[in-house]
Amino acid sequence: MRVTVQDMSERVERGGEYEKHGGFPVYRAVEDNGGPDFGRFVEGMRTVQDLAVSTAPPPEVLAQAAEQAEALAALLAPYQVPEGEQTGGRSIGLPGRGSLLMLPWTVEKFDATGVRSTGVFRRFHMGGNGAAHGGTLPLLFDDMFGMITHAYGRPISRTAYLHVNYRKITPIDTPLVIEGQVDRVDGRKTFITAKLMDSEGTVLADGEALMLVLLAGQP
Ligand SMILES: CCCCC/C=C\C/C=C\C/C=C\C/C=C\CCCC(=O)SCCNC(=O)CCNC(=O)[C@H](O)C(C)(C)COP(=O)(O)OP(=O)(O)OC[C@H]1O[C@@H](n2cnc3c(N)ncnc32)[C@H](O)[C@@H]1OP(=O)(O)O
Repeated sequence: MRVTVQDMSERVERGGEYEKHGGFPVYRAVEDNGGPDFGRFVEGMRTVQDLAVSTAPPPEVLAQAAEQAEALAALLAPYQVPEGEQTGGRSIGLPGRGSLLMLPWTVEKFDATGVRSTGVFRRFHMGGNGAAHGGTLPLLFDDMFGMITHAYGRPISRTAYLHVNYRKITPIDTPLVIEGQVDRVDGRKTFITAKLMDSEGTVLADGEALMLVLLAGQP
């Protein structure tokens, strides 16, 4: 089942309580996932990232690529906005919410019983010998833990610790799934676990985290 914009943004705005937790701005989802060309733009950028780490162009091609990269940066530079107003990261119907930092995964389940997301690690995420870079897994888990916290209805929280067990090699360009849920709540503390699996259900990595609800004024 595909998660709607309303599902996620209602959690953030629930009861207005979120305004009071920490110094965090309230993030609102972008209604239309940034419009018809935003998803296309982000996917194009990801493909460029994949190619930037997997090609060895001759000097004349590199000179053209550098010029085009500089031209693209100059095109976008006048449109910088403060945190919370940018399109990327708030387009929750897009893979990775349209953020180039996040893994481009798609949330399929988002409720109090847990969150499930599917996707692939791309060439851009490769560490060595066809395996995802070890640092990209905690990124995926941390984002999951954040979403699980929200889906459970907990106020804005930060990761106090995050532990990942690498059980098997995580291959790139292979459809995978990550699932997790809140295991236990103790005051400000939310304990969460999640598992990254292949299409046959083999666990490639599992993780656990402590998320702490921010106190008023905490950054
Ligand atoms: C963008 C969306 C647009 C709209 C779409 C809508 C919805 C989107 C939905 C979801 C959004 C999705 C994802 C969100 C994504 C990601 C979330 C990621 C979150 C992060 O990625 S955030 C960055 C990394 N994170 C930090 O940058 C934290 C730095 N840090 C601190 O800010 C402090 O450290 C803090 C505040 C954590 C705690 O500080 P503090 O002073 O308030 O609390 P204190 O230390 O007193 O601890 C209280 C009790 O926790 C115990 N405790 C503490 N730490 C522990 C540890 N490590 N291990 C074991 N126990 C621990 C103590 O022992 C004590 O326990 P006790 O009470 O029993 O004595």
